[in-house]
Amino acid sequence: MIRFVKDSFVVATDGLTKRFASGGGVDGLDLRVRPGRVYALLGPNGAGKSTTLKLLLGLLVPDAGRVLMWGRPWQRGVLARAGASIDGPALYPHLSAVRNLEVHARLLSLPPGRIRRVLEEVGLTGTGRQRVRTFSTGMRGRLALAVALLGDPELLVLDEPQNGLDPEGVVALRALIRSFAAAGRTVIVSSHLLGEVVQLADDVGVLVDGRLRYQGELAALAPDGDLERAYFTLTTPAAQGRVA
Ligand SMILES: Nc1ncnc2c1ncn2[C@@H]1O[C@H](COP(=O)(O)OP(=O)(O)OP(=O)(O)O)[C@@H](O)[C@H]1O
Repeated sequence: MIRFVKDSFVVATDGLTKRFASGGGVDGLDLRVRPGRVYALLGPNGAGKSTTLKLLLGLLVPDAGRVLMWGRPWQRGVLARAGASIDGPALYPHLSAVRNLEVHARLLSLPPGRIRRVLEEVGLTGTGRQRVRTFSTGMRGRLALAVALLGDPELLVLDEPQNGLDPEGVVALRALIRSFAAAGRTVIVSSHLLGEVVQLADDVGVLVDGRLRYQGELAALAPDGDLERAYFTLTTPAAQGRVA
């Protein structure tokens, strides 16, 4: 069988475009996300990061272009292989963490044993009967991550997962994401925390005004580790475009 080059990407998009009446959106994205890598999507507020992640997950329909996942055109079935946390956690506030996970496990027809495992992974064991409406922002973030991990996905898509986490949570999340990738799985994560991205990411895509200004290895963008300087060089209006 002839294997096209795009088969080697977990996610590849061709000319992916979504324009909102508001003027925002994304334009002509050719994303390339490789297996076993942590791909960080960066960019100023409103650059199109969440829009991009939603397009990958079928939460938005593109105006133009296409999404390939695992080398095949996007279809709903790919969602069984992906876990995601977008736009904050969709949780039942009157239920405990365990009950929330039970609802999702039932929807996904998963064995209940997974629940204890993911609660451990995100550091939420011991919350007992505590209702989610009493959870802090960080605890909700941890639970959203648990929901994303529940189906034992091959791809994790996380929109600003560090939001609200305490330093212990940030470090634990970093370890979890790195070990996920070390196991050959793939993570796409949007973030504003450049210091964290330096420790987390293998590859980065920098979006400015809905367009990819850079895509490639983090080490190539910031060989000296100064991602902040490289980032501002790309995102300031006078910056020259460059796509690897
Ligand atoms: N459903 C929508 N309807 C209209 N405009 C939208 C919609 N969703 C996003 N936009 C606009 O598209 C642009 C990109 O938004 P998006 O949320 O993707 O940016 P972002 O990079 O994730 O920003 P942030 O860093 O603030 O989270 C913004 O101008 C936003 O106002």
